[in-house]
Amino acid sequence: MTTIEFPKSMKWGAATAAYQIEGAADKGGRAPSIWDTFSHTPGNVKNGDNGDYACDSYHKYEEDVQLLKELGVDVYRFSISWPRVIPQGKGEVNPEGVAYYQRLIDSLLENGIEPMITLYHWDLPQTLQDQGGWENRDTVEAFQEYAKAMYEAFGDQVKNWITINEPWCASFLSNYLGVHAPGKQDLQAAVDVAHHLLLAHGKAVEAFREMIPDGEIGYAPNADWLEPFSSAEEDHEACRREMQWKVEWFMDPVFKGTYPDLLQSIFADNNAYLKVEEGDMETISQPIDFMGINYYSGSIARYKEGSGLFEAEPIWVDYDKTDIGWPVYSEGFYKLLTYIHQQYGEVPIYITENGACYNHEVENGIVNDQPRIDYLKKHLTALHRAMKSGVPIKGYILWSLLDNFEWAEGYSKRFGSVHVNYRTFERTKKESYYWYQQTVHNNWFEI
Ligand SMILES: N=NNCCOCCOc1ccc(-c2cn(C[C@@H]3NC[C@@H](O)[C@H]3O)nn2)cc1
Repeated sequence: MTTIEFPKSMKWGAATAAYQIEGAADKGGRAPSIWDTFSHTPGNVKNGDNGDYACDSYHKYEEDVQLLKELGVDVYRFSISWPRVIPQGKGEVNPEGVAYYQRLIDSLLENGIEPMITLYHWDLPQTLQDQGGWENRDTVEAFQEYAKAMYEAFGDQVKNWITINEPWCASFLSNYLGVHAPGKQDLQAAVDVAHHLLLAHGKAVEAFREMIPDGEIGYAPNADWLEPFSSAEEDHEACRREMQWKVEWFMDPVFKGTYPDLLQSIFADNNAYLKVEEGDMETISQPIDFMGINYYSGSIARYKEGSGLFEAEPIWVDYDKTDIGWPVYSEGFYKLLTYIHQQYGEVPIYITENGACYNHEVENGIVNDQPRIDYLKKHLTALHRAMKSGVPIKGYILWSLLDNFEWAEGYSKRFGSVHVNYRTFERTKKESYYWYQQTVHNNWFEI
């Protein structure tokens, strides 16, 4: 057998997000988010699912912490529900909301687990959406005030923070493709939202430096990998355009202080224009302590006229797909990480999300999700290759601890290492939970 062994410094974790697991949507003073509105609008989410109850982690968080403790992870990445702690989006802080996260943080620390907080994981307070949401530049200031309130509440106990999760999803998937909340299909709106999310990231970092000087902060952009179908220039160009959209558009501003030129001209050709004000790029590009990378899949793609804004058509024949239809492409993970290292230098990287959708159910008390174990072996091997190639990886955080509300797919898609019965909220550790537990404990695994 071949062993893949990680350095002793490697941090292992698991991740979730508020709207996907908490439930208690109208409890404890929480007000609606854009995802409450979007999921309660017929046709937006598969099977009409919503986050009203989810995994009921609002009430069952102690059980979840025990699952994390038994898993043996160093870090638990979770998000704070902005409308739970500041129901109107700005102004009054809801003490019941803060108290819930205080109980969770205390329980994590008592069990020797480091909290890693994501400030924005897509659940914008609906009241702010009613005032224009992220299209409205005023929301940037509201976000900074929210961040400051959370730093004030938890900064003495929590030293690892993430500002924005997957800004590509929160801007283009949500305001151009219309697949996620608020479900708009307006390229200019998406370009505005993307810029304001990056600005909000910068403002949160500025406040962090003042309020938690001994902490570390980063953000967690999406990261796909697109491999040209052939050596034909048109295939390379099509992949370049889509990679700029999904990767560089959110990394160049933070690490280079500029937006990619090619994409700016494509947007302009489609009547969508960047509105950058004096000082914005300096705010966005101030130094951060780590870059989060969320990688699930990638594809080989070729040029095909008319296939979307970037004319890159995914062609997938060689590899398996997961139960959400995404190719299992661990080579893409290695290529992406070495590409990012080559583009952005020695920025420390946490893999803040990696995992797979497989919808195995409980049979005689067991969930045999061997395909998820195979996926993890392939991707952790790819991660090891990248580390051996000099990519500065700080840690790996599995998506996800629990099966949960997978956005527009609702509860039909399971990403958890723990199965959740959405009627009884019973948790059942899957075979992948035990495999990951062993890998975390040993810091190595065999392939
Ligand atoms: N590219 N063009 N697409 C054209 C049409 O797309 C249709 C759908 O697209 C997408 C693209 C990306 C995603 C996605 C989901 N996750 C998983 C979550 N990450 C954060 C955490 O909350 C996890 O649940 N990450 N990314 C979903 C849908």
